[in-house]
Amino acid sequence: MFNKKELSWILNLAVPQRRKLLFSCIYAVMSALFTLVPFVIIYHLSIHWLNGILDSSTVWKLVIYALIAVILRFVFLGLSSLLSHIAAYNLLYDIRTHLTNKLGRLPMGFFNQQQAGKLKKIVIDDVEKVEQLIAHHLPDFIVSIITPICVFVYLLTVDWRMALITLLPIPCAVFIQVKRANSGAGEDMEKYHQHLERMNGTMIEYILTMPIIKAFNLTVQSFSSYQNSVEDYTQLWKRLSRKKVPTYVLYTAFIESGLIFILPISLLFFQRGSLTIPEVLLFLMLGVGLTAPMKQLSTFSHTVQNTVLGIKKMNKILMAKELSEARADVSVIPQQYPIVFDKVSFSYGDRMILQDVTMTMKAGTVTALVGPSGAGKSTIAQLIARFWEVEKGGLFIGSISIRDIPQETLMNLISYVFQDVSMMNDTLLANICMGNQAASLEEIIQAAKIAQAHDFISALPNGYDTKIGHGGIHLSGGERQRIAIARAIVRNAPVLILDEATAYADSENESHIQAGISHLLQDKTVVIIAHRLSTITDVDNIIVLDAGRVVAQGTHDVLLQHCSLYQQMWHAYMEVDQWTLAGKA
Ligand SMILES: Nc1ncnc2c1ncn2[C@@H]1O[C@H](COP(=O)(O)OP(=O)(O)OP(=O)(O)O)[C@@H](O)[C@H]1O
Repeated sequence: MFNKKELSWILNLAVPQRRKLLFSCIYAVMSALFTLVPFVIIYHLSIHWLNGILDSSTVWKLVIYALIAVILRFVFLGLSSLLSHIAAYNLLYDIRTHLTNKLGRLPMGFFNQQQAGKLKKIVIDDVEKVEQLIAHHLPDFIVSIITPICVFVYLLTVDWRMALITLLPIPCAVFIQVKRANSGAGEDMEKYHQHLERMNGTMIEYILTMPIIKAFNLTVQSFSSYQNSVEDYTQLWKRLSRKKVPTYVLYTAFIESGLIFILPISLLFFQRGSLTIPEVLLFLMLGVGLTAPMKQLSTFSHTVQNTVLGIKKMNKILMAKELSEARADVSVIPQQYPIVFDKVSFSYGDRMILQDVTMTMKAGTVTALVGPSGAGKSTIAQLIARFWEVEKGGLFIGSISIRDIPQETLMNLISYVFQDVSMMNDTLLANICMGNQAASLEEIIQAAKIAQAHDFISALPNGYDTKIGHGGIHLSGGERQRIAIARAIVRNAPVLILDEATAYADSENESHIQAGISHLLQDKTVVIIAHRLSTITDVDNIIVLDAGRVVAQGTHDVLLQHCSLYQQMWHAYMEVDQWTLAGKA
């Protein structure tokens, strides 16, 4: 189960915490030993009493010792817990930083293959388990080993025969524990994780599709994958409970069976005169509880198994293939920005999407990508931003392969406006200047005016300082898009990709936005994806795609004459447009 290579990264991260963890364990042991002191004091009190030499000063002295021991027990417990928690949270911070940095370097393809729920479970829940292990179970584990050893050694000095008898429950308990471990505990744990991940994933999907469920009045039952995953998870737990509870009860019974051996045998020794009453008392107090910490060992082994499975999953994220970094010796920054696709092929998994796509989007011009739904337009736009790695062929910006452009430089070259815009939970101002922190307020307002966002922002009580997202206002789809366009204008990158960027805008707003941004487009390489063909009739070049292939390119007029697919699309669009206008009228 423990693969040192797989776990080496987390062991390395734990190294800076080792002093804190060491002292946490030492303090935990001290605390446990001070717990025993009152029992030893009772033992000595009873010896004094039996021997008739118990005076009040001795009683007071021993009571004060017991009190000090109790106080010290809690002081050391507190120190141990404080250090283990600091160490655990430092480690958690490092793990999360590692994981989030890594996630940021992974291609979109990685997220495509993972369910959101699965990733959430790893990054939130599995990481949290490390805290449980380090902050709670590790000190408890050390205590549950060291304390019984110390008690046993002490009991040996009192009566070695009885000390050995206190150990009698151990072989039985170990036997049961080994049987439990050999009955597929590892596989059970793995199944438990798989079911939990599936349930998390379907639950998130269920929540995300809630608007559709409500709109179509679908009931919970209709969301069968969620329901099935909950059902499977429940069934698994029922099965595991039936399998595990009996052996767990047996194991606990054996561990706590010390009294069954100690009581009769100590009384027998007492009858024979080889054990005194204080000694009988001592063995009943300390001997009976000697094996109880073994219960902690069982919990610890379960927690370790559980945590290691989580760490292995984190390891998979850390080992996932990143976008290759530009080689230092060839990494270059383009000076001009034409975009060239040279026989590019690309697939999502085994589904081929683009085949031998060759085209040029000239610098300082606007290129529109059109084609039926699913033709691969957005995929092309995303390949330019290197959200995915091109599999075959070459993709160049300014004659430089995008693989040779450092990732950060590439991102600085491109402004991307998506159809569905993500917003940070921050002010509108922060959201607009996200890609260019150095922008002045005037520039931001100017960009918002061009994007037709200034009016609705100014109408808000807090204007540009209005918070959006959790605890802030909610923006409509169109408003979000206008913020995203303002963001792209402020960023002022040489390559601008507009993927259905005005899809939510009404025609009036759309023409204002287009007019506004058109004068900003000079000297930029602009790629537009738009379903409303009327918005792209004036662009320099229109590339028509069908089923992942380029079928034609040219201006609107040329394509209307020579490209049958474009003609069909244009007529279909005009029909719908006329129909809409007629409907409106
Ligand atoms: N992340 C993804 N994972 C798997 N398949 C995808 C992914 N994104 C898109 N596809 C598939 O790839 C094909 C091309 O999608 P793409 O979004 O590029 O087409 P499009 O021409 O932009 O379509 P639309 O006009 O409907 O937006 C579609 O069949 C789509 O289902």
